[in-house]
Amino acid sequence: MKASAAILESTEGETIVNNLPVVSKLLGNQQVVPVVVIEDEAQAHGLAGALLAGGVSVIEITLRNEYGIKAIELIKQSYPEMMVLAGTVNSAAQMAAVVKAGVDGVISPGLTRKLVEAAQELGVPYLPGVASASEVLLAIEYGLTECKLFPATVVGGIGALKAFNGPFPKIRFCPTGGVSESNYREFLALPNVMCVGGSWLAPTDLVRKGDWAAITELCKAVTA
Ligand SMILES: O=C(O)C(=O)C[C@H](O)[C@H](O)COP(=O)(O)O
Repeated sequence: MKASAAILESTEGETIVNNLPVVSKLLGNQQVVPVVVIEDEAQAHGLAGALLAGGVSVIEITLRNEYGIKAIELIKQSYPEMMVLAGTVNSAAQMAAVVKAGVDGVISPGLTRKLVEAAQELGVPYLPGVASASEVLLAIEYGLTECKLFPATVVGGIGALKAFNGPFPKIRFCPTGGVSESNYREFLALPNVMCVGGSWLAPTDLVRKGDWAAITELCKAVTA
């Protein structure tokens, strides 16, 4: 944990230390994070297998449905090579639950004081969503160096990220929301983008149909 501590200097010259391991360290060289909704055990196994077969070993399992936490537990236990992130974590209680389920890192669509403080208390790598300069400043006040930009294409996309790089050169982003097969390379080419997230690698219709071969092909297109 110590090695990955992020140290930032605020505008007053005070040093802020955040001892949380950063999410980018968990990703290794994975730059595309599939955002998924899993509804049952069969989908959990099928999807994990399909992603791994396509060279993708990270997954953001959203808590958009009841099964989310069970899916996290199951994939953590059955696929140790998979880096499992919890998404749509919207409360401190949900954060505690996903940590108990064994998750490697936590992502939320927005940033609140309660959420950052919960992550710091639990010692879990945390990627909060931001959509404005004020929210980036709040992240900096907590010593964070990495944020999700959400909903990325709605809040300015490439232009917003270029603009943020002026005042916030030490902050790295994971744009998510509107990122797709057709634009993800443009996002990844920006110096302050560490990874992108999106649902296009595992669309709900393919997951429901159990078309694992099609999902593997979508993954291969980004890992090739
Ligand atoms: O559920 C969450 O916690 C979210 O933050 C939302 C997702 O990250 C985006 O909805 C993915 O966006 P698309 O790739 O455009 O489908």
